[in-house]
Amino acid sequence: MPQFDYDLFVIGAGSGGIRAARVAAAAGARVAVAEVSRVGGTCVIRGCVPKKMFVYGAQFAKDGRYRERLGWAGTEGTFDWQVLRDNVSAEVSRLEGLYRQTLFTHNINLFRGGARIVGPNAVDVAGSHLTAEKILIASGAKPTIPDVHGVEHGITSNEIFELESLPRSIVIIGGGYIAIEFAGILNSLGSEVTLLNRTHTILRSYDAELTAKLVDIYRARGIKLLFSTSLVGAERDVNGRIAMELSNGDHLVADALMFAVGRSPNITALGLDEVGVATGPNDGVTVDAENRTSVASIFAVGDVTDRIQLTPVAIREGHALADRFFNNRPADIDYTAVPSAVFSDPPLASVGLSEAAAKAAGIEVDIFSSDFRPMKHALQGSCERAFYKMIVDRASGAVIGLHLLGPEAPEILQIAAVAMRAGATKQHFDDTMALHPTMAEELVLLR
Ligand SMILES: Cc1cc2nc3c(=O)[nH]c(=O)nc-3n(C[C@H](O)[C@H](O)[C@H](O)COP(=O)(O)OP(=O)(O)OC[C@H]3O[C@@H](n4cnc5c(N)ncnc54)[C@H](O)[C@@H]3O)c2cc1C
Ligand SMILES: NC(=O)c1ccc[n+]([C@@H]2O[C@H](COP(=O)([O-])OP(=O)(O)OC[C@H]3O[C@@H](n4cnc5c(N)ncnc54)[C@H](O)[C@@H]3O)[C@@H](O)[C@H]2O)c1
Repeated sequence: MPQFDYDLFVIGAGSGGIRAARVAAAAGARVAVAEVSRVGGTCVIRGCVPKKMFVYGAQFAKDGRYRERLGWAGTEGTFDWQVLRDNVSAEVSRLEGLYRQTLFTHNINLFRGGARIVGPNAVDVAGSHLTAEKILIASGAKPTIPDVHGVEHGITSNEIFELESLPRSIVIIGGGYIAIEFAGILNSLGSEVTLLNRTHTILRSYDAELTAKLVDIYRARGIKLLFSTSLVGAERDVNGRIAMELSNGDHLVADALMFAVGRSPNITALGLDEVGVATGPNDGVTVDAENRTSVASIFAVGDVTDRIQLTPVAIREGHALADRFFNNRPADIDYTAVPSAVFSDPPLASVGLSEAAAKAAGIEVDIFSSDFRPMKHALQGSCERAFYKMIVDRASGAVIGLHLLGPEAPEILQIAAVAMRAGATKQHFDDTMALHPTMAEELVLLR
């Protein structure tokens, strides 16, 4: 008789949890998963996937504004938010079904409900007491809500995909990924967008030259960006709109208010204190290189560890954990040069060091850049420009940073990141024949 009900009990059927469960089960482990909400987690249900689909909707709206340049006079059409919302929602449900199917075909038991850890090898969920040799916390993160009066009038990225109509006007609090992505989407779809950030810039971890250009593009498109300003409080006015007071004494009125000020780990109901699982700043579960917590039989992956909150990172961690313990295949995860992108309009994509980070690290660098108008924009009559920047280690010639702002930047960067990881030098880029006419060819033509 096995000592425990399961070899692995996973808390959270999101990106990291599902991957760990599937790989462990495929290796023959007896696996169970608890999920309090929908199977798929943040990325599939209320994050990357629906967001990217709204980006496609917004892109169509924006391109449509140039239709007369392409010979399509007199075919304006009107936008119906509910049609886009419902089509996105149907696609999300289809994907959720596929994830549920994956659990089923791998004989993974799914428990619906919030799990609580009640011992080093024991979990309570939906009235069941279950034991497992290993417990994996993959419970993700939730939107942080600032401590100001009237927060109940605001929404977060969790609710934006469910709105009944496109807000005519919206104030977005924050200057990170979510704020910038939704400012672009909602502006293209026709909302009047005001973005409020308490610092003097946006997207702190990205190269400042590119974020400054994105700010200029957003302003030229009519998005209002207010910096070094925060929200003091909000209330509903007699017309049902939201009246807001700002730290600089100004007042704003809008139809919607959205908070996008970061995400904090989902640990509230997990019982971590009782069982002795240590957490760090912002409630992130502390783990070692094997993703083991301070309790030897309990592990954590993904956003709940509050390190790099990206889906591919959560998936890689979940996969590595299952490989290590159930396939006897230990593999370390390299967290350097993780590619990332902001699906703003235009998108921003980056890998490696920014110019400021390279200089702060004392590396002598050569900087190459290209500021160009994409051919598509020239045809459309748009003056929006793209900007690519390469950071090169002067001593070795190695490319140590790539930063792209422009259409399709994330698609181009994913492949360029492979070259960078393989140790490509600037000379390798120079020696590669251009593929014309593309935007990506700018990367091999930087001089
Ligand atoms: C709007 C938005 C857009 C994003 N866009 C991108 C993007 O473009 N690219 C990218 O790489 N990343 C993006 N992210 C981040 C990405 O979604 C997360 O990094 C990723 O989902 C983390 O995976 P995870 O497995 O750690 O947690 P999650 O996917 O969040 O899964 C955690 C699961 O645990 C469940 N859970 C929590 N507590 C319990 C409990 N006690 N018992 C049972 N179940 C529980 C939750 O319901 C959830 O389903 C985005 C996030 C948001 C919010
Ligand atoms: N494209 C992507 O990969 C993508 C997209 C969305 C989200 N994500 C992930 O989700 C995480 C959360 O996204 P996010 O945009 O909420 O957070 P973020 O960490 O990207 O940005 C938070 C922003 O809120 C501001 N802020 C923090 N506290 C504030 C307060 N009290 N008042 C006003 N402003 C405040 C910060 O200055 C910062 O600009 C991201 O860090 C990212 O890892 C990734």
